[in-house]
Amino acid sequence: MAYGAPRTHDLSPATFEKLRQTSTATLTSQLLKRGFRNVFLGGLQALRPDLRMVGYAFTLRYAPTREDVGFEVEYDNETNVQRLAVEAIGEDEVLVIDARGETRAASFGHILATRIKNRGAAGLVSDGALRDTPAFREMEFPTYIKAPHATTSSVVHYPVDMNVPVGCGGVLVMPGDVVVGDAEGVVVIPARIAESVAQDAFEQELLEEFVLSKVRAGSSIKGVYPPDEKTLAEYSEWRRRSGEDS
Ligand SMILES: O=C([O-])CC(=O)C(=O)O
Ligand SMILES: [Mg+2]
Repeated sequence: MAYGAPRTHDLSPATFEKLRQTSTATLTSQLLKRGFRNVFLGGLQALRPDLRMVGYAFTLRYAPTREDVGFEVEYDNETNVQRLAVEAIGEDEVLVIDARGETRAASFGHILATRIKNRGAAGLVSDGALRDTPAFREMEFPTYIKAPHATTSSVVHYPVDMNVPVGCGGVLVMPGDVVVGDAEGVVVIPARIAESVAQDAFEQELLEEFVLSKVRAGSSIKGVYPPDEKTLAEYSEWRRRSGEDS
C-alpha cells in the first residue's frame, strides 16, 4: 500500500489563483483542445456551491464489505485506511474518494472532514454518499458528493487503499492530479499540463467576457462567437483600453 500523495508538479501561486477564478466549463474546453474528453466528474453535487476548490488529489479507494471483511462498528485509527488517510492528507490536497457510485451508506462524515480541513486539505470529493450533510452545508469546506446517506460507511463498503489511481464519477483520478471545483462540479487536470491549461483558460474567459458583452448588447453570434478577425481586433482594442495588457 502506497502512502503519501506523490506530487510531481507544484503549481505557482499565480496558477492557483487563475484556477480559482476560472470555471470548470472553461477548463473542460481547454482540456478538450489538448485531447482530454473525460475529465469532469459525473453526477456530483456541490454541498457548498458558493466556494471554489483548487488542490492536488489525495485518493482513497473503497470496496464492498463482506460479512467477514471490512465491517466495523468502532473504527480503528491504527488500521482503518480511511482513518490513516485522514491523518496523512496534507496541505492543499483534496480527498477524492472512489466509492464506486455507492449511495446505500456514507463514505465520510463531518468530524473526519473537520480534521482534514484542519490539516490544510482543500476539499472533499466522493462519488458516493456522505453523512452529516446538514453540518457540511455549514462548513467552510468545498465538498462534492453524489447523495446524502446517514448510515456509516462500513455497512456497505470499506477503504482498501490510498494514493492509488482511482475512478471517481467515471473519471480517472491519479494522486497528485490537480482538482478544481466550482458550483457546477469538479474537473481533474493532469498536473504536468495544469500551468498551461490555467493560463489559456484565463485568456479564454477574458475573451468570452468581451464576446458576452457584445451578445448582451444585441449582437448576432455570427462573427462574434466564435470571433472572426474583426471581432478579435476589437477585442485587442478593448483589452488595451481596459488595461489588461501591460
Ligand atoms: O462514521 C463515520 O462515517 C464518520 C462520521 O460520522 C464523522 O466523521 O462525523
Ligand atoms: Mg458523524
